[in-house]
Amino acid sequence: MPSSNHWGVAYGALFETSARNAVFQLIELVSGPRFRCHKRTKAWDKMGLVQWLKGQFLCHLVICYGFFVSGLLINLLQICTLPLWPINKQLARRINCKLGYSLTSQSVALLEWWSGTEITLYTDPENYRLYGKENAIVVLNHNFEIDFLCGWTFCDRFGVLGASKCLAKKELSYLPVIGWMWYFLEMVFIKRKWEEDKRNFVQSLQNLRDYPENFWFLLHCEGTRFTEEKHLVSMEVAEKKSLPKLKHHLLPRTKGFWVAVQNLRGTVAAVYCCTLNFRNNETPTLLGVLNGEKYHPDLYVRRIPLESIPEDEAECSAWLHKLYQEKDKFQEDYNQTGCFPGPKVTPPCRPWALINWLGWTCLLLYPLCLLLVQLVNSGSILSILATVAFCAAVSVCVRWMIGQTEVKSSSSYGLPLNNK
Ligand SMILES: CC/C=C\C/C=C\C/C=C\C/C=C\C/C=C\C/C=C\CCC(=O)SCCNC(=O)CCNC(=O)[C@H](O)C(C)(C)COP(=O)(O)OP(=O)(O)OC[C@H]1O[C@@H](n2cnc3c(N)ncnc32)[C@H](O)[C@@H]1OP(=O)(O)O
Ligand SMILES: CCCCCCCC/C=C\CCCCCCCC(=O)OC[C@@H](O)COP(=O)(O)O
Repeated sequence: MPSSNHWGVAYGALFETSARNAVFQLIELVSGPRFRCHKRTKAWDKMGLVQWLKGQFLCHLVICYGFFVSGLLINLLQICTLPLWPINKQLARRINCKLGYSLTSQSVALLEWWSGTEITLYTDPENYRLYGKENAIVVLNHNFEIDFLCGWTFCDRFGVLGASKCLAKKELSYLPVIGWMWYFLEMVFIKRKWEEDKRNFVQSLQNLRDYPENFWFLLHCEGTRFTEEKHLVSMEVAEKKSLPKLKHHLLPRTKGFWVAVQNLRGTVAAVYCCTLNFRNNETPTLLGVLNGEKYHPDLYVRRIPLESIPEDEAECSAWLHKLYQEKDKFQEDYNQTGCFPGPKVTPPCRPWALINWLGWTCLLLYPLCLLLVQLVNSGSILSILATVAFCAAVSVCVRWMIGQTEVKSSSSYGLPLNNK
């Protein structure tokens, strides 16, 4: 199968899996006897074959094609809702929530159904019944490359995925498809320069006061992803401020939290203090998810009524620092014991993400297959080259987007030259 071999090579180069893996897959493809040997133990082999398929570039190409093209169509539909905004703003918002769900849930389906990742929630059962039925500010640690994806999966389990929001760095708004979708979902973007951000930030929060769907507003108070270097710098700041050192978190930036709490009083019922970790010291990546690797995220959620959070800025800031000290302790205990406090529960998985994903895949694969058959029949080298170029462009674009989730592409925010 020479063509599959080429895909294997391209896969290795494009998706940067280890050279050893790429070579192994190549050998596996050409070495009939070895492959036949795998087929002997049926059950093992079925698993092995499925797992092998999940690692193939061709599968990734189909997934990326579906995600990207459906994303562009969704963006187009979102643009079509523009005339509706001045006439019936709430209806326009609801429609955009559904459209947003249709795109975001594809990556949730990838995590749940493709990679088979199982999420576990540690929380008080009394609070559990409120999740998804009220607006909340979510405070989550920012240590993992797929923390946003785990967050989305929890949102989906509680029916708030379409309306979920985040205080995100401005650069994310330029991401093709996803970033464009977020404009219509009223995500709050900041440059992380308070003087420039404050007007737009406050206004965006005020706009959420009459949002027609229940939403969770995610805040990574650390403001950037955890790296050893950033951790050292932020602990120097902690020392200067006479604050206790944190082992697993960067020092939280408190202004955004205070402004969010103040502007969402009366709109949001509680702060969900969320601490995420992965079993067995897993270091999950989005590429791993695409390759079908299964992860085991554990999330500890404490519900804190908004009324109990101080209104005064200095007190609120001290309160947040204390919250992070507690979160740090939970992480430390998790590392020692392998679990968080409190009863655990797996919120039921809903079928909609999978149905939506399969729907889009069928809808978009059909015309693609027709096109490919026509292309082969036509024998036009130019058309074939154009199709290959299109597929390459989609795959490079999605690979670049995936790259944005990698800690190695993290900004210099929080490093000495970039500090206030
Ligand atoms: C049941 C289940 C429940 C939940 C499930 C979980 C989650 C699901 C929820 C929703 C999902 C929805 C969407 C997610 C989708 C995708 C998006 C994902 C991620 C994107 C995330 C980002 O983009 S993070 C980056 C942007 N966000 C932030 O920056 C927010 C945090 N920052 C702030 O809030 C800041 O306050 C600010 C940016 C608003 C303003 O910052 P500024 O620095 O100007 O002011 P501060 O007063 O806050 O800080 C200044 C003080 O800090 C000191 N300082 C300096 N250097 C450092 C340093 N390195 N570390 C710490 N502190 C430092 C400085 O000295 C200042 O001190 P002063 O005393 O002088 O004030
Ligand atoms: C069917 C599924 C299709 C699979 C392909 C999925 C492709 C999706 C690709 C990208 C999704 C983009 C989501 C971006 C969320 C990134 C969150 C993030 O990590 O932002 C970093 C920010 O907090 C801090 O930035 P810095 O650390 O300061 O720099």
